[in-house]
Amino acid sequence: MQTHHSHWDIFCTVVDNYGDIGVTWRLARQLADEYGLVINLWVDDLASFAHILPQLDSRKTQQSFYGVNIFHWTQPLQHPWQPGQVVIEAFACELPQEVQQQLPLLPSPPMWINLEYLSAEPWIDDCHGLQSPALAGVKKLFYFPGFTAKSGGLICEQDLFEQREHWQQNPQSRLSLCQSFGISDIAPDESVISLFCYENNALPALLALWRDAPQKLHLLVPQGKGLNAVKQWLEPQPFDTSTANYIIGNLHIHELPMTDQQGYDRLLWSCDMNIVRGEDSFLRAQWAAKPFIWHIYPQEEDAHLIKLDAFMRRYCHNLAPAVADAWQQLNLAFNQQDGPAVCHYWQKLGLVNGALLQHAKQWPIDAINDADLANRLVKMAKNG
Ligand SMILES: Cc1cn([C@H]2C[C@H](O)[C@@H](COP(=O)(O)OP(=O)(O)O[C@H]3O[C@@H](C)[C@H](O)[C@@H](O)[C@H]3O)O2)c(=O)[nH]c1=O
Repeated sequence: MQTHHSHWDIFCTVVDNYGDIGVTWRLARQLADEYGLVINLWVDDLASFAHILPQLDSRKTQQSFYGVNIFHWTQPLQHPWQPGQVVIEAFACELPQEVQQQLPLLPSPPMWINLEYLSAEPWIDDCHGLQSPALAGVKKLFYFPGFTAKSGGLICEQDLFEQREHWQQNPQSRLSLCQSFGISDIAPDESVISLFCYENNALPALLALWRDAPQKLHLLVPQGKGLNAVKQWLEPQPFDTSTANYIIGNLHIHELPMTDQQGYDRLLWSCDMNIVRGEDSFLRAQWAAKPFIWHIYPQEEDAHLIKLDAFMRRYCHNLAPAVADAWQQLNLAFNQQDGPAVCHYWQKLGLVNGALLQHAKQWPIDAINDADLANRLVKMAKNG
């Protein structure tokens, strides 16, 4: 006899970087925390996962954090899969053989959902929620996160904006965060930028602009691709190494370890501007209510530029045209890795742009629409 469980399974393969696991981990945590759901998160690469969840032991095949059961997804599975209420395959990863074999045999199979990547492109509204027979008649539903009421919405914890407000209103927050990284030379009135991007040929020109700028600027760079690129630029130049940071001209570069996602959120909340990438840090930069540059994950034949354009149009539709134009050109130039153009639009926009900052504050309230992604997803699962 087949017993029916009410848990949800989320399957995630780590393609590269941290975005796939970053998105699924946030969703899993929120579903467990806010909806009391039993969530089993199956991940094929625990070593990558451990970068954003340092407590994780990558040798264990099963462990629990924040109410989420984390399983190492091996082939074959080391823990038998039990059918629950919902199965989510993240970003079209292929479900394990054991699951694929069982699904068609179940009298009432779990709701099978493919969670797609986030996009601001208008066509996703018409595709969100569509179902198609995938395995011997078992239907798969396509879930498209997005910025409209008709889409699948955006991942955002219910108390996130309140937490952020609280953090940003306290002048001690940035100071204590910096101190936790061993940084003590950032004055309250000095500008701070975080940099979490891929290798980018426009970086040297931008770094040189900041180096030669009349005002001091602090660049906080978590370890990884962005930091490697910064160090490559730094290497041949005479820079001051008398502190743990790298000082060159007016540019103070601070190397940071990767932290958990809450720590990264706090970093974004604390900066005047954030350079982010991929999918999850891109969304978190929006929730930080600060201006940002988005280094989108590059795709073949420049397909990512269409996605970038769709987002920028949406983001800028009620922003003053001159500011909107400079911000869009800056983002485009950064993604086209055009150093001189990046510098041109950076200067045109200015690091402290009142209109852009005001817009960044209002945007999260408007973008969330009536409900966040987890809320919409749970409703969809309830309605069958
Ligand atoms: C810097 C930092 C990041 N993070 C988290 C935030 C995010 O959840 C995650 C980074 O993910 P992203 O911003 O999406 O960027 P990414 O480049 O790591 O991931 C990308 O992976 C590709 C395979 C996908 O196709 C892309 O769409 C994208 O998701 O790392 C921390 O938790 N701590 C840190 O210190």
